[in-house]
Amino acid sequence: MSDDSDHDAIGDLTKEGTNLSGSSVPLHTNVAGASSMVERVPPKFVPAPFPYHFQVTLKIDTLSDMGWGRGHLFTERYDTNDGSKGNTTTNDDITTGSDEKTVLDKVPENWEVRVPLVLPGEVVKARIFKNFDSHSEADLMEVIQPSEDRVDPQCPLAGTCGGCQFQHMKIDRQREWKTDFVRRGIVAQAIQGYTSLNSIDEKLFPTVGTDEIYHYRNKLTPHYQAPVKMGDDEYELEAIGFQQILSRKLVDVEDCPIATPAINIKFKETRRSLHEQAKNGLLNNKKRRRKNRRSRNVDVGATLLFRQADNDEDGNPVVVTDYNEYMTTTVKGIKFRYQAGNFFQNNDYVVPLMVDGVLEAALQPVSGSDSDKVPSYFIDCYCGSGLFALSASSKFKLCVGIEVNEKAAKEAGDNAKLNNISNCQFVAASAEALFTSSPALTIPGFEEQKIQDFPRDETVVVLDPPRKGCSGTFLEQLFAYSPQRIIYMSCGPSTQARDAKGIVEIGGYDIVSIQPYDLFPQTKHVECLMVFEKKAK
Ligand SMILES: C[S@@+](CC[C@H](N)C(=O)[O-])C[C@H]1O[C@@H](n2cnc3c(N)ncnc32)[C@H](O)[C@@H]1O
Repeated sequence: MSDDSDHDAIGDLTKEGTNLSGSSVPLHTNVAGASSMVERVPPKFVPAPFPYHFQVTLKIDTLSDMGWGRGHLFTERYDTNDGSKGNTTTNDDITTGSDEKTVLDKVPENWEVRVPLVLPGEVVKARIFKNFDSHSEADLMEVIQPSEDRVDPQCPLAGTCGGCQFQHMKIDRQREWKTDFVRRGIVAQAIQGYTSLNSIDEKLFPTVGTDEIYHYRNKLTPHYQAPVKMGDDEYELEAIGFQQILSRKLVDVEDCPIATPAINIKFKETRRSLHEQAKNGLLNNKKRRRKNRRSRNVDVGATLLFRQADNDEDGNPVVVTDYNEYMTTTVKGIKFRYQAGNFFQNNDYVVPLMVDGVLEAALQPVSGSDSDKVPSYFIDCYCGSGLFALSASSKFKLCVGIEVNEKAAKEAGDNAKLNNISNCQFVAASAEALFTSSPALTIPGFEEQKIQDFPRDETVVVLDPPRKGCSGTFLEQLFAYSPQRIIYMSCGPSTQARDAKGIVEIGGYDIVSIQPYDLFPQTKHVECLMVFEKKAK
């Protein structure tokens, strides 16, 4: 994400403008009437090629990895009139005193301007807020020629709230962008043998998702800042919500349409209660103070938790708000009990597809073997509360999971018992310890076996690391162990592509398939499953 430290305007997207198709897009409130205001130019603003808040008309070519439009100056009006370089937006109201044509004549040929909330093919009006060496960044002011792929966002805060980037885009286009994002990440790594688009495309499948493109998120973590003193003994909470796009300021969110209905009901109740408590001075908690830059003690806010669990016995939704409370989520008939503050996947609709993807890949016959020989050992690295290992248990002889969070590793072991699964063991340690110093197995019948001695050609290793990917030490160890198949699930396709380069070039694996999942519709986030098979000698 770009540095937003000197960008102070984006939070004020409260007015609605109307584009040519009649659909509305957000405008900054301070655009109208700007001529009468003296605008504060941020101290670090680089004044070339555009002055601060210079208005441009852009044609959007593509979307960047952040989901922002990459456009260039749209000069059609001038091209068709007098042939000179120009801009369809006037800058009479900017305070820099720059003459529009003088500015535009100095802009390098094909200069790129990046704008959020736009789509390829659109012509938009935008306002510059930052210049870099290679491009500028601008706020969207108006969509002049909308794309056919533009849709009305369900959330009135789309464009203000930093949570969603794509509510203005048809879901099919969102998924195409996600597939392409994965493709570009792999191509950028120039992985040996996979340098051409063709070689990637024959392995890469279109992003899959479900019809639940809103109201799917089973976890929400809104924030609030400490209440503001309004008078004697009078306090008020400002926003309860999420960070604004390009800013650390919070936007007040009353309802989040990507979260489940039950979470929104609970969220509204909690908001009411917090406002009431703040008014009565009950949120000014002296224990939760920290020093500010001037070394004064200041009150701090908090991050709330709303997590939807399985329904209760009467079929009523259950929403947990205490980080320490235990909750249960059932996936494909297996119950996972975990502390609400611990990791668990956030989309109940897509997770079964991900589990199916992992199991289908894991159970493919081993290449080069008799056609019916399938792996029988399953190692789940970064296993959390046991999602993949426990889901695979009925199909494998033995499953082992490793997880650095001790509580989560214990939950995984307890979940095996809860589901009467006896062939899974979970280790509380960093994945780096797996093949070098793993503890003895305690599963009856396997006490003599060591993880590092599992037969290589019968073993599948599943990786599901955090966004930063796997460490070099872990990968070295994995390559030395050399399992038949590696199945890599990731929420960070860029670090996954980096690790894939090592898996192919150093580990000696082929890429079998690449399957992105739309775990977070309306956002730029994508989950991706890559399958690797040891190259035949
Ligand atoms: C993306 S989550 C996946 C969890 C699980 N596979 C699931 O789908 O529920 C990543 C997990 O890796 C764990 N983790 C992070 N660093 C680790 C490490 N070095 N070794 C083992 N586990 C780690 C985190 O605690 C977290 O539970």
